[in-house]
Amino acid sequence: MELSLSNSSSLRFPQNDFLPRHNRSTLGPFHTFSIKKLASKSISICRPLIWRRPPLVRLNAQTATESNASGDKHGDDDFIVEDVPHLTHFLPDLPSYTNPLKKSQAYAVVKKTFVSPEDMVAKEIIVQKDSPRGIHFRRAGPREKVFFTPEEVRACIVTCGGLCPGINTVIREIVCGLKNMYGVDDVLGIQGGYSGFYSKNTLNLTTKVVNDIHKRGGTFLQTSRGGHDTKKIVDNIQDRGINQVYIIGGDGTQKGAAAIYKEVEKRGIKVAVAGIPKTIDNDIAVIDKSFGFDTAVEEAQRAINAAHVEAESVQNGVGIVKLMGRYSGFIAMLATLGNRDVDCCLIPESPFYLEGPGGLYEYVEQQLKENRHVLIVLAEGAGQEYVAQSMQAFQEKDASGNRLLLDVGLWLTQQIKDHFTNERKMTINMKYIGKRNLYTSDPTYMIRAIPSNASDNIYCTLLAQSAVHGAMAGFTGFTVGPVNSRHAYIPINRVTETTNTVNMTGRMWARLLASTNQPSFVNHQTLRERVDKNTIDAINNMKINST
Ligand SMILES: Nc1ncnc2c1ncn2[C@@H]1O[C@H](COP(=O)(O)OP(=O)(O)O)[C@@H](O)[C@H]1O
Ligand SMILES: O=P(O)(O)OC[C@H]1O[C@](O)(COP(=O)(O)O)[C@@H](O)[C@@H]1O
Ligand SMILES: [Mg+2]
Repeated sequence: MELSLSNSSSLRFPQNDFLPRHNRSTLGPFHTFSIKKLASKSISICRPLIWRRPPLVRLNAQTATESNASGDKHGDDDFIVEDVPHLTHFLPDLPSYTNPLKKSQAYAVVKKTFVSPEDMVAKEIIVQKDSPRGIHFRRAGPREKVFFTPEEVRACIVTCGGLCPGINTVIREIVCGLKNMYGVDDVLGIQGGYSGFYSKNTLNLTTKVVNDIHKRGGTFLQTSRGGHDTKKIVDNIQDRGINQVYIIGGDGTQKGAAAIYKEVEKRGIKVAVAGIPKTIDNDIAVIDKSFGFDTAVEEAQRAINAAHVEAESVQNGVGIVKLMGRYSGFIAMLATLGNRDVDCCLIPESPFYLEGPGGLYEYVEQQLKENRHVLIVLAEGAGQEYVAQSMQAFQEKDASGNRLLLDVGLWLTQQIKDHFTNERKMTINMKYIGKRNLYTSDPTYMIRAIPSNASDNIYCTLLAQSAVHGAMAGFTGFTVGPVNSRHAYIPINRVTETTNTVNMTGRMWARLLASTNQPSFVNHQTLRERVDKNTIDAINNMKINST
């Protein structure tokens, strides 16, 4: 069975698997291949992809199953699989076992308990008749063979980065999934994020301990930023005899997970590393949506409704609500779309300007004249370049290296007040919800510190169970998540190499503009180009600083 690699230059071909360990490059854990004709069908899953040399790849007879069959079936050479690593890539002699789910009562009724090795999830589902088959990921779910016995598993769970509704549900469901589906008893909680591996004691997580944690917001294990020291973490994993690591966190955390996976592979130890993407900003690439996002959008309604009531109850009321969204304005956009009282939504991806025709002042004045109030929703990362210009910007960073944002809400309230009071000689009533002080609630935190709603709980359960199935099946260096609504195993690097942002030329943003009737801020061509450039520079700068 010879596979021919795709010629696409955008795809990377790791050569690690056919080189002796000491020669292995640090190319990412991508295993990207496209499938031509494959002869044999008598292959079992979860064996290493053996890379000869680009452009030719030979799959080990047992390996290729999951991808092979697709090739057989379709005979296409444009069917690209971006595969995740497997423990047998660097431990070829690992024994496998029958999946205990075969005897599970719960699954006895299921027609097809195990995910077929042929099952792939398409990255793009909108296709044209003649378009290439494109990129695919392995479908997540239980495999017929597992590479751990229940007794040998010592798993651990760690949570890193900012909070998000649903983290506790994911923790709970990993513990319960390991126990109830695979009979695993030994699960450790690493406390306080990555640094907890080497600076804190662990917690024993039993189904009893985690039983009701999903009712609470936050993370039962606590979290932190910074403190990622790959060597110390992997030393600790080895010292504690941990062989499955479940890492819940955002883009920064997933980069850390990729580093841990690489180090584990370098040391050749039997440790499966599984990432569960967490982000309130929905800024993680490839996956449809991050868990807790819907809960946050729902909670944002409370803040927006409060600002609306305040603004419409006074003369010339200007309600401003600041929501989370460092580089991506998804929360602000969807909270706005879901609300319908919002007159204007400002997000990091969309440059705006204040003065002149088509500017924000003109629009606010028009709204005040027509409705006697105006409601603005603002993502915290919006207009950072303006704020930086008008105040002495000092580049503070958090412990993970993320640049701390300037308070665009405070800045905007001040600008609007000054403009209407001094230039337009109008009295306005400003109601800003988003200030961080002891006396006002900050919706930025309010929307992420709550427990997840029912549908997010279901989503969290699927994520946790998919991660457990993947690790038990010996996959490693993967992130799990829904792609076009089917859960898939995605190479970690795939989700960290880009950031998911609102597409300014996409239909969703157009829907928002159509719904609010706000200016698109694109009329002033020259100004727009300048602002565009500033925004891109500012965002790039923030991204560079945060890596
Ligand atoms: N490039 C990186 N390599 C390794 N670890 C990283 C990297 N970026 C961030 N981390 C670690 O990941 C953790 C969380 O990162 P952070 O950016 O704060 O949150 P999030 O994961 O939610 O984006 C921190 O402990 C940080 O040290
Ligand atoms: O928790 P902190 O340190 O106050 O950080 C706030 C930041 O965390 C976020 O909520 C989410 O960021 P992460 O996904 O990196 O954790 C951002 O929207 C916000 O800017
Ligand atoms: Mg982040």
